Amino acid sequence: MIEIDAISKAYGDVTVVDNVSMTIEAGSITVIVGTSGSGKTTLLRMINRLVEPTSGSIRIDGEDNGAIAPHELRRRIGYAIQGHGLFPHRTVADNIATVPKLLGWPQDRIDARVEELLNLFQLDPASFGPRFPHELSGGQSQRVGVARALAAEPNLLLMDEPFGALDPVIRAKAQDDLLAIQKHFGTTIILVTHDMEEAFGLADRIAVMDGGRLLQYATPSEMLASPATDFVASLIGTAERPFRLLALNPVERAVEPGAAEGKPISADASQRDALAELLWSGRPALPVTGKDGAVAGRVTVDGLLKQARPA
Ligand SMILES: Nc1ncnc2c1ncn2[C@@H]1O[C@H](COP(=O)(O)OP(=O)(O)OP(=O)(O)O)[C@@H](O)[C@H]1O
Repeated sequence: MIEIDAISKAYGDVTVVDNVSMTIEAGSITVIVGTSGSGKTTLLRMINRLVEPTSGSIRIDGEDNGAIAPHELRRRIGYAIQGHGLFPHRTVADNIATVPKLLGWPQDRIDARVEELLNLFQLDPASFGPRFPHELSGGQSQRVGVARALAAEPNLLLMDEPFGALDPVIRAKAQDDLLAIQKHFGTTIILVTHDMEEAFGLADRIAVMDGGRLLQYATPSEMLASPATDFVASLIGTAERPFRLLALNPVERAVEPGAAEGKPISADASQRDALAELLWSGRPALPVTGKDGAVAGRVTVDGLLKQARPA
């Protein structure tokens, strides 16, 4: 658990993070959004002490981070940034091995970990391990950057616009990878982004910053139902609200009894995908299949319209 308590940062007379308090549950994904210059990166960097706060404190699993040496914190906490920051003269394998080596892991454990991560990110270890960063595509470098941040099995991963430079297809894939990894390792992730779609797609809780202040810290559905200020509402995008709500919930929650014609949709799919399919195919209802593949009922346009409103 990360407890941020009344943290502030000032440069001269300018306060860029202003009295922010928030508690981040272990094993959750928190996404920080806000306008440019609102203090998101500064807040993130105070957690691993790349920036020292002017006042306030941060506790990581009960331990004040001010009492932990910065180099020690950076070994414990994964950090992935836009542009990935790979060491150009080290191979992919050596880049990923950076922190485990600093921690003095035995070589066979390091090799096994590098191979595990490359496989996890769908980069063939034999082909990619020996390459240098300039021999990778942008998307591959990005994945290596995240793999490196995860190498020493950190409980906490800080990510600053990690997918900012990726094209939409690779970005969606990278987001899926991240969710899979988070599930696999139970990592606590704090991620900064400008992309609200990404925020709603990944977050257990979203933190909205403006002018150094934390305007709202809530689950995506709470934020959609009751944005704290007009600024939060405009950031979410008024016209996007029903679609974001549908995207948050699985078809499973909108299943009705009865039959329907044509290709079924999985109960795990999002309600937004179901609505898109209904609109696109001009059908009034889709059959829904459960985990066992058997038809569990149907989902209808009318049923989904009811779901696209706050409870
Ligand atoms: N070392 C520094 N000295 C002076 N001002 C700084 C310093 N670092 C950041 N700032 C200022 O602090 C404010 C917040 O910066 P920060 O990088 O945290 O914002 P951000 O929300 O991450 O912005 P962006 O979305 O553009 O990346 C900005 O106005 C920035 O100019």
